[in-house]
Amino acid sequence: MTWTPLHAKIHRTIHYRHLFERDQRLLVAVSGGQDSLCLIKLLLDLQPKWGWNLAIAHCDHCWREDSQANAHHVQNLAQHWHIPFYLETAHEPVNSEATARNWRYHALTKIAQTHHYQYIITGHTASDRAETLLYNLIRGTGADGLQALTWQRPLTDHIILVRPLLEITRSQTEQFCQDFNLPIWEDSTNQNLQYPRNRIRQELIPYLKVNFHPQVETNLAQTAELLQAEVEYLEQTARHWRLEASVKGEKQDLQLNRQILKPLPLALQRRVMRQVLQNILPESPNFEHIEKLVALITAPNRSQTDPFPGGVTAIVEGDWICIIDR
Ligand SMILES: Nc1ncnc2c1ncn2[C@@H]1O[C@H](COP(=O)(O)OP(=O)(O)OP(=O)(O)O)[C@@H](O)[C@H]1O
Repeated sequence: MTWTPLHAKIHRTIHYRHLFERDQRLLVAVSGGQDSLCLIKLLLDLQPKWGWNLAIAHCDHCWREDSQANAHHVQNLAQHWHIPFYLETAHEPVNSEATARNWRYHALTKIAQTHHYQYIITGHTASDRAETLLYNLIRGTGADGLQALTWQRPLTDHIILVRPLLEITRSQTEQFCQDFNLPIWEDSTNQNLQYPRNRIRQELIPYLKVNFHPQVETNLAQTAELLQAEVEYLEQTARHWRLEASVKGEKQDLQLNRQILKPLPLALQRRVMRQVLQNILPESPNFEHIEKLVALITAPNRSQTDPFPGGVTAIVEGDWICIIDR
């Protein structure tokens, strides 16, 4: 086996970031594109050192005419490498990017649960990270959206999504596939400029590279990396203060102590309130929901919010904000 600088880099990344340990069962999500082919090849080559048990999962969204042929292509590769192959096929064609993604994570989780894999590994790269950062920036977001793809993300209590290629760019995965003669399956929908993601990839990033900075992808991915550590720190600190400030009132309603929350910086007040709402509301809280609750920290006694989704309301009673979940 040829040991390239990319092999060394991934080996180090997995080791120093504790992405997964030795002898684990790893389910690798392979679309057949250059990134996931590069990923599976690297993991196969590192397998003897780490003693992993590798398998390939593929999801057939049934949204392209060639999707079945794509699935066969990936299945043949798994056979060639003598590793298990698991396929999930959508019952109805999945026709938008967001639905495809949701269905895919659901399908991958199902495979992992059925076959006892704790880790699902995807081939997201630094280029994906840069594109996600730009995409979220354009739509408006805080540091959480700009951290754009984390190294690890829990999908259930027992299953973790891991993305080991976040420091490798798409041109590196392409070169790697060429060097090792890996048969890439070209996804025709990647060329479709109707999707904003594809326009960022095909038009915006090349423009920024030529006119602003040739390493723009790496630079943006580094920004995401810095923000990820900061978000993690802020979330932990907010969790600490949320627990400090909370007590369960009568009827199990939640009460928050305003004296504890008042001295905190606004960034933490917002995060505390977001965590509170995340635990209570049936949907993700938006900016406006969070601001309404933050305002109660300094509002006069008996101030009250309009109902949040699901009929939840909050009212000030002296030192306390009482969250009433009807
Ligand atoms: N059809 C598929 N079957 C299995 N895995 C897939 C499939 N499509 C994508 N993946 C996995 O997801 C990774 C990212 O793919 P891609 O960038 O096309 O998806 P995305 O929709 O941008 O994903 P995300 O929303 O998670 O960023 C791939 O490297 C691969 O590991």
